[in-house]
Amino acid sequence: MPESPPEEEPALHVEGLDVTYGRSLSALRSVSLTVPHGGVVALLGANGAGKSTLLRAVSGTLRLHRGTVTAGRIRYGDTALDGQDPVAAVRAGVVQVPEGRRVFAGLTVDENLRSGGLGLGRRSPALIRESRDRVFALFPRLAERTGQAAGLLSGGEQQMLAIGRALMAAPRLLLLDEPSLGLAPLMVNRIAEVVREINAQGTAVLLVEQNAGMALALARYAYVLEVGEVRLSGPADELARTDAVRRLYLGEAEDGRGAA
Ligand SMILES: Nc1ncnc2c1ncn2[C@@H]1O[C@H](COP(=O)(O)OP(=O)(O)OP(=O)(O)O)[C@@H](O)[C@H]1O
Repeated sequence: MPESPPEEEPALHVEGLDVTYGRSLSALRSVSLTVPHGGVVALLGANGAGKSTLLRAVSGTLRLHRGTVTAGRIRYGDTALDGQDPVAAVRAGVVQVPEGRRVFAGLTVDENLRSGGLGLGRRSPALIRESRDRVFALFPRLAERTGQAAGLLSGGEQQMLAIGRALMAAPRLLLLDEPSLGLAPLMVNRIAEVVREINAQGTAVLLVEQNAGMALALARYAYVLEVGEVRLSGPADELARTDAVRRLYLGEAEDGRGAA
């Protein structure tokens, strides 16, 4: 199976990445991954496989979790993101939506959205308005609730707000960590539509999901992490047909039937 998507000029290049937490917990070993310009790439794996760790390394937030890149390189276009600086990543166009819909519960929807553009330094009010209009077009429910405290929104609305806040920084690559986690099926479908729309507007997406069916339907290319290493990679439709992925991640029995 090829190591990287055989597509356009790659935008994100992770090569031979090793990450440890604290003094010795090895979370990633020799991980290489590519996300092409404007592509959607899925990253699958069980709990603890290292998916969030990879996103944190790319977005420069690893240090906040006491993690360290001990080997390897991360490049986004011509920018090296090895320095683990979240502001540098945002300036380069790479923004992460962390797992768990971390919105500022005491701030309003509008204040949460405004906080999303802060890493970009002084932006013109017109640019902020433009970004906000784009977020409201994507999430009309947020437009109806601009003055409401984020903590009072439903889980799905909070996830929309977390994604909307990231979009305020006008990312070229969005790192999405388990956006469907804990949401009702209707809302999961809405999140899938939103990922499609964001991508159609030209933003590449690296999508971490436990919902492998959703992720493989959205992505053109996918990687499977197992205990800190890339175990499988390939075009999403091909991976979805492999026995291991069907059994372990799509909940199908050995004979191809869906799990009870
Ligand atoms: N802040 C941390 N300090 C120490 N160890 C950590 C920390 N964060 C993650 N780990 C460990 O690193 C490994 C990879 O965790 P990570 O959260 O990246 O996995 P994951 O695939 O995202 O899983 P999940 O779906 O449960 O979030 C696990 O062994 C985890 O216990």
